[in-house]
Amino acid sequence: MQMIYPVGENRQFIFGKRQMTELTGFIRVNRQKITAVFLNVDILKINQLALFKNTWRVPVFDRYSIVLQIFKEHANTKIAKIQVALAELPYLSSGTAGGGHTPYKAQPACMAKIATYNHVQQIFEHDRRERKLRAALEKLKQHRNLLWNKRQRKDVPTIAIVGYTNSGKTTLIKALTGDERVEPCNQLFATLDVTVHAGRLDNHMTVLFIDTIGFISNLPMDLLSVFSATLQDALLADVILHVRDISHPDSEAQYANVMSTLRNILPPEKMENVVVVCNKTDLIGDPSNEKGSDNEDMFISAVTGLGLDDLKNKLQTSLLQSCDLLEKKFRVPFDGEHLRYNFNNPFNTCT
Ligand SMILES: Nc1nc2c(ncn2[C@@H]2O[C@H](COP(=O)(O)OP(=O)(O)OP(=O)(O)O)[C@@H](O)[C@H]2O)c(=O)[nH]1
Ligand SMILES: [Mg+2]
Repeated sequence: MQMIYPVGENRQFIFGKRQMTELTGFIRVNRQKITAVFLNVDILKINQLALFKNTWRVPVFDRYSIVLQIFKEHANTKIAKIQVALAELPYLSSGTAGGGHTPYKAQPACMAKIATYNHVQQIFEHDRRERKLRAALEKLKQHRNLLWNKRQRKDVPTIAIVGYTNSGKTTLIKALTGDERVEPCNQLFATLDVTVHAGRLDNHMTVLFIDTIGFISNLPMDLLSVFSATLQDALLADVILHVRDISHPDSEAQYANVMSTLRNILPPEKMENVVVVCNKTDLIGDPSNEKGSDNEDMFISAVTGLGLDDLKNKLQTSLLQSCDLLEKKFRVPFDGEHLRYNFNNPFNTCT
């Protein structure tokens, strides 16, 4: 796969004349091997896309359409599907969705009126669809809030696992909970929805781990709002565990990206509940040499289990703090009445 870095997204057709001729020649010569072209720009304008497709005769993708496609393939629940459909709307109404083929032709004057009429109709249809989708989304969110309130009344502490895509969030949840349904995957955006998994810490406290969609830098604005909306519920959690892939060459930049997105979504007081952990330590040498990590950082491997006990202790302490809970230890003699004390029903001691 060859990456094409356009010279300027705002130029009318991105490439200069000479560059365009060279590229077209290259694509024609390698027609057998080139099945699609990816241009590393946020979103192509309709006339740019039409020109490239008509000249190169292959599907052309921009960053928006690629990420949208990944989101589409992974969205499983109703909320995720609606959010993806909302993100797709501006793209559909510009007629450029999915790298599809929109012929670029100069219109005869007599067609202009029909085109304008069709365009107005498209806008109405677009608005109607958007209203419908937003109403459905609101309804589902209210339902989800109800579930949240129910959960909060039950006082089960929650930990949201966030981090850059592929950093090992899902693998860590599997290691901490032993939940067999969890399936980590070596691909970007393997998890595209919020899922909840029960686990137990060493002090026997039951906690809920919330798996979330991975962060990615340079996400186009429309997709960023879809992404933030997906995360917002999860970030109501008592503790937010930020999982870093310390073995990744861009680990530092990924860390900065996640932290700045969190600062945008979270109220400042919630940032105090963020715990950072460096994962995939098994893939590097001495972790303390890693750039961007400081002495406070915890180093773990979700695959080998290294450092997981320390992490559990840290989570325990953070949860007690953020939930305002107190941990008390009692010495209970084996042969006394106390052993029969029923904590669920303290007034009936003899069960
Ligand atoms: N060597 C090593 N590999 C790991 C570790 N943790 C996760 N992986 C691998 O990294 C890949 C991605 O893991 P996931 O748990 O799916 O990552 P994720 O952060 O949930 O990814 P998204 O859901 O796509 O955001 C998988 O192939 C895991 O096996 C680790 O500690 N060490
Ligand atoms: Mg995942």
